[in-house]
Amino acid sequence: MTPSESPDSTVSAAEIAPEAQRCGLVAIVGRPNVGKSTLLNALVGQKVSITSRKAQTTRHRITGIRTEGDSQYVFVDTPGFQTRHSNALNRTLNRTVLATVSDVDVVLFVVEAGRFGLDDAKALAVIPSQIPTLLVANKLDKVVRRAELAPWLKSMQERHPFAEFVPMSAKRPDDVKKLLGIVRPYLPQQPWWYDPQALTDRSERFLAAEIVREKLFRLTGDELPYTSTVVIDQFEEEPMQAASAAAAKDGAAPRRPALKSRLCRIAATIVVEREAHKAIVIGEGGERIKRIGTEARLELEKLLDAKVFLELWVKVRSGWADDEERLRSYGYE
Ligand SMILES: Nc1nc2c(ncn2[C@@H]2O[C@H](COP(=O)(O)OP(=O)(O)OP(=O)(O)O)[C@@H](O)[C@H]2O)c(=O)[nH]1
Repeated sequence: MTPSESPDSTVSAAEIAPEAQRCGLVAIVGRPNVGKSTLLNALVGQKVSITSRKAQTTRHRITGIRTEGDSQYVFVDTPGFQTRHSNALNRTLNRTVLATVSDVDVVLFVVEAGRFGLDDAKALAVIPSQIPTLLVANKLDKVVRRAELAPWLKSMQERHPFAEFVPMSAKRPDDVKKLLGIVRPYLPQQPWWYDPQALTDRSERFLAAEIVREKLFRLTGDELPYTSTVVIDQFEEEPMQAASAAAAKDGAAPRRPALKSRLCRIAATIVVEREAHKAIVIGEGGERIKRIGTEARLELEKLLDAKVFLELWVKVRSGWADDEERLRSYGYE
């Protein structure tokens, strides 16, 4: 869109001339639980990646997009780099991390401020030294002894040729804004790849699976192993004729209709490894699965701006995490 085609007169991101635009890929790397998903969501400004207290919830490569001023940041959230277990699932995850990291413009390597363990070292080892890497020392709000941070940062300097050091908290909006400014010069000058309004290039179907998975892990706590997953069996959209017609009649149609204008029918299967896990998901008298369904439906209605019918199933697939063929059929890269 050229400036003259702009629908309103305010200066918007869409009015930056293509030759003045910056655009690049930013990978977020770090061991599980350091706050990568929290950071991605804060950077993008909307929830696109699920967060949970349970480690290892981010399995897919998720892209979030933020267009700010002249710059378009295309974020790649990598799975928690798995080092503890070695099965087919983890091998697939580690391959995704390697593939993600080698073709980006800048890496945000996330650690907890003041801490660097073996898990962090293993995640750092996958970052090629020629790719500009910023050390994001996250969870600064949890550091009590700030004086000890300077020597720690110095020790980090010896571990990797980091381009910048950014002590911050992903939960503080000012810090997140500052980080965007620090990343900006690392984005090459080139026209944007995505519409500036775009938030994610993942389909609504994928986001639906992520939301069910988030509720599943939140509501089962530590009882359920991370090998459980969610598969979307059906995602069908229908316009809600009656709703639109009613809104048109009272004059609301040209703007946002008072009622949801579309309806999504979603059926999802929660795949677990054992009968015992199935019982955990279902809960006493079906209470837990009912709650997972209700919470997921409410969030999906907000996200999709639609009326949602959500049907949940639980299936036992013993050993699926060790079956590479089946992993591919579930959409893991
Ligand atoms: N106090 C504090 N907690 C944070 C901060 N950033 C993230 N957290 C918390 O740390 C926990 C883990 O955050 P996630 O964003 O899920 O971590 P992750 O690195 O994406 O984890 P995986 O998906 O397992 O790889 C959550 O409970 C977050 O709320 C921060 O800046 N300060």
